[in-house]
Amino acid sequence: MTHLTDRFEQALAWANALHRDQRRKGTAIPYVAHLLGVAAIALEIGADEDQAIAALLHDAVEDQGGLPTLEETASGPSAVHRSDRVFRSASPGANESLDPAAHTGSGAGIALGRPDVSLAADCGMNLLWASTFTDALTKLTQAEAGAATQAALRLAGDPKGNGLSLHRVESAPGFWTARVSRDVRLVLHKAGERTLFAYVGHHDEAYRWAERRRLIQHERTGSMQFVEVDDFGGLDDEFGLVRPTCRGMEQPPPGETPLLGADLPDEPFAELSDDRLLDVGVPRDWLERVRAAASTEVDELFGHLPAEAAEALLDFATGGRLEDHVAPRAEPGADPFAHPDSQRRFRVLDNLEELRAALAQPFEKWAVFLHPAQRVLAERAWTGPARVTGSAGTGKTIVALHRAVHIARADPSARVLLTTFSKPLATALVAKRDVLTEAEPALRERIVVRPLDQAAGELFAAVFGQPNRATESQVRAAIADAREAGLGGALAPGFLFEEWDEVVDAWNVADGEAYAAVPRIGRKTRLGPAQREAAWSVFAFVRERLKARGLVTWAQLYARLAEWLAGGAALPFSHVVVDEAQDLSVAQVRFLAAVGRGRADALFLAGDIGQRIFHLPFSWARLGFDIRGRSHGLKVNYRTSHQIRAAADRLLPPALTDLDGIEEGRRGTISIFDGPDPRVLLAQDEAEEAERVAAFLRECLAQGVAPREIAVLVRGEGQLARARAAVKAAGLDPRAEDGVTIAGMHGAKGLEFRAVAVMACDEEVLPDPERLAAVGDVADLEAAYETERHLLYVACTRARDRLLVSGVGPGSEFLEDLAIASY
Ligand SMILES: Nc1ncnc2c1ncn2[C@@H]1O[C@H](COP(=O)(O)OP(=O)(O)OP(=O)(O)O)[C@@H](O)[C@H]1O
Repeated sequence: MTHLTDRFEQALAWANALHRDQRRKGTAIPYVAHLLGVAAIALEIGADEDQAIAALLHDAVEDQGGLPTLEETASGPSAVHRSDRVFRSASPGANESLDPAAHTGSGAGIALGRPDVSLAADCGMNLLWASTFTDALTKLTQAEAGAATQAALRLAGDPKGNGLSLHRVESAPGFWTARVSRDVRLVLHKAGERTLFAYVGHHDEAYRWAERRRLIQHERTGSMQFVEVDDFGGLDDEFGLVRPTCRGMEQPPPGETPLLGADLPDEPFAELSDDRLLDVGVPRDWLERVRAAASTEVDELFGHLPAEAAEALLDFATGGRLEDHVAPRAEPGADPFAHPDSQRRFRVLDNLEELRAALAQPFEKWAVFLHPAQRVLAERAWTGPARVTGSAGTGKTIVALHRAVHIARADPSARVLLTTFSKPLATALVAKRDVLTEAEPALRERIVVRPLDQAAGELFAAVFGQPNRATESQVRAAIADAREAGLGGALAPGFLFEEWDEVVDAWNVADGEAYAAVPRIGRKTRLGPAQREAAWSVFAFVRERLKARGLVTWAQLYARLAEWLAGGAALPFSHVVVDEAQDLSVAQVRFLAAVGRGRADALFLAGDIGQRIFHLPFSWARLGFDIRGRSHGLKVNYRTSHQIRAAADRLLPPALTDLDGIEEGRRGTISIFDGPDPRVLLAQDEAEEAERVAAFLRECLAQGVAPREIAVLVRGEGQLARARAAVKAAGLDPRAEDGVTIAGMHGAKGLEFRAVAVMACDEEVLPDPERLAAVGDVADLEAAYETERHLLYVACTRARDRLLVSGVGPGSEFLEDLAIASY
């Protein structure tokens, strides 16, 4: 509990009293409302006592020619305390204005922190907000954004906008402004009962934003669009509705790094007919401008078009087909805001807590505005296990999260396990789940996030008792002992361990007969009958040894759980959503297949086989896990700049096919923003590399990238010292808690940073010779080699804006595939 300053208490007491008085008289005083808003903001942002509160109140007080004395207030001072977001007054007389629970229509109509947000909805007011509104919020200062949020919430709770000085924008049909403070205005679009929060900004700029836009239903697709009416070329980023950019990242200077490079025809869209352009959502007013756009202008052009039109043209300009982007058409009479393309920029408010939650985190646009392809996958009623695929950064994790929430929302009895393979990734999922369920705490409780091994371990412990898990070294030791005892013939220990790990243990092979019959999936070397027999004698030894010591492997643990499920037992979860599914092991897939039996929509997976880095490929269908016909790809990359994505994509083939014959096409993926070209540098020695990577890091810092937004990634533990040396040389502390992330490539999976240096990509480091030497079966070499390539792809695609890939010359053979000239 924080006791607030006297000055603040005084202001609140005065405002409360005056407000009650005004309500009795049936009028409202803007200043009171404003002051309450300001006070609420001070609380909301956790303002640190005197200074911050005084600064926030200053503007309001000044407007009214000074603060009244305490004697002028009708009630005595109230002691206000803060307890997270719920505000209560210790003085009984002040309850009606400070306790949100007391706001039921009588007493004061404005609550601190949580205005009575049900009012507008109760009045039948139709409220929406636009992604341009949340974008604009992120450009304000914290105090301005707080005030704007409060004003938006108050307006949402009060259709008349009392105290907010609503003004019609004369030259922009439908647009209104509402006063937030002396200088900041909300921009609304009103039509009948419908109010749309469109934009927020400083006074002149807010008016200009509105004057340059029309809210129009697209004549062909039926979606709602903000269409710019100003002359093309005249706008800059200050005005909001421009190309989406990385959070807080400045755009590169115009012309420096063209999105599409210099190889476009002079007027790339000149030949496109009205019909073809309208089909992909280009507004009629922009048809001519699109056709007339020179190749040097397309970059800017995309910033002014609705996203669906920009994406279609971007794909077309880079060799894709416009026909693949024909927008869905609204049914006659359908709500135009329900159109899939409308939903990526406009959100209807069912529940005003939702608005509050979203406005509190305007950077997290993914929580509200999904791409239509993402929404469809998250919300479809699937008839069996389903999977979302797509290259790195296309929003698969976001779909997995929305899927989990969709299930929990649609079925109040559902309990969802949202899972992935590692603890750090699960921790990141928890944070995102919490953002998404901010307004629905009860729903949050029904979405449990755990790394899959932990979830399985807990389940096993609950059903069978605490497992005593066998470690890899115990298994290797057992193999060594078996060979010492004369078993295994000429078979190498490395081969035997991999055979155990990938075949015998993974597929739960119980005896020699079963081993003779098992299709050695993923393992291509043929074993003759005598070799099989020799191998099995070792595996039988290992199995006996583990059993005698009461040890179970992960695979055995999952196998037992799968049997338990097959016997009719029920999980504590009705649905399982898996992120990073490309790295599931055989045993995990078998277990999940058992989970999926009996409930069509029980399983939903997100993954990219181009990022498989832990396991060799195997057939899921053979394990009873069939997703054929229910695997769908995403194509819009939200994370990585066009330049970085294009380079990273060259590491992988244009399509990858898994062992069940399901093809994941990677062509046609587009990024929604551009940035500097990635760089490859080959140094003479490690010292020079460290120095030049340090120069890159310093450059990033000078560009405003914070240390915690930077990662230096290396292949493995052996190269971590090189990463630390570079960070140190840049004048940063490699051990700082909130500093640069230094990690192996495996550990970077699923993460993202504004700038990434992928270091130590030497010839002798990547592919890792030790990893390849450890492959017991020569026939698996190619698959192992590919996982090394995937690792570099994963590392490079962690970067949003800036990427440097470095090594000591001649460098890893994979660097050539990036096709970036070294410097
Ligand atoms: N609809 C959206 N609107 C805004 N941002 C989005 C949207 N979808 C995804 N993003 C952002 O794009 C980035 C990548 O998303 P996400 O991590 O889900 O991709 P992914 O396909 O799972 O990537 P990876 O394969 O590398 O794990 C994240 O910063 C996410 O917030």
